[in-house]
Amino acid sequence: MVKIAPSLLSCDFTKLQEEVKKLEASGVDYLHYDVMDGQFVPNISFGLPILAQLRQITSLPIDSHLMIADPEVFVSQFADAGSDIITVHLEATPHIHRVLQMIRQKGKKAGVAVNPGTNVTLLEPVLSDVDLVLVMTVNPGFGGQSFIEGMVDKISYLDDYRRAHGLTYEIEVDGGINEETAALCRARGADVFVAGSYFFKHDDYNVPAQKLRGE
Ligand SMILES: O=C(CO)[C@H](O)[C@H](O)COP(=O)(O)O
Ligand SMILES: [Fe+2]
Repeated sequence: MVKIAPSLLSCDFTKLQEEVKKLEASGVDYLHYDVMDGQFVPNISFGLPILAQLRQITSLPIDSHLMIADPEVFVSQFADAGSDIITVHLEATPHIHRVLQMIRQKGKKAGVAVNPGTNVTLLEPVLSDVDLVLVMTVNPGFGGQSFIEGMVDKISYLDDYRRAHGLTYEIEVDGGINEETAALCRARGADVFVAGSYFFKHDDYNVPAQKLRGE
């Protein structure tokens, strides 16, 4: 059974509580929370104070995607503010192993993300230390971009690797996910589907949730 993680970047923030209640009712699995710092990516989104308020209004797992430089400086605060999963970019730090350890020491699930231009085999030294691998299927920084199809080979590599090594990390895809691109990723072994613009263009959130699951 695959998991659905709507990206709050595309929700209506003037009605955040209403949006969260609708998402809960649609049976989604995670709330994907995109943090952008204007340095690692050329955009700024939201950070710790809004995360702490979101934590107060939902018990759904919060999947924080940190698109920030030097995440080691902030992971502890993102854990304390209420994240359940914290994903950091391989490209954002020279200390990826240390950052992943810090996340687990805080009792949170540790995720590692790779940009489209990064070779997925570079993750190999940390694959036994993560709970989730995030394959970016667009260049990070903005919602509403087009899926980069060649990224699906990374999913196959990660699926083969975990089977060969008895690992259980989840494979998450993020960027340009809709019912067609989700089907391509499902066929390669992806487990968690982040969707922003596609998901929130629907009035009834049951519809994208079911379509992304392939139902
Ligand atoms: O990490 C992200 C952007 O960097 C977002 O999660 C992603 O872009 C979701 O938006 P969409 O589904 O519209 O592509
Ligand atoms: Fe994201």
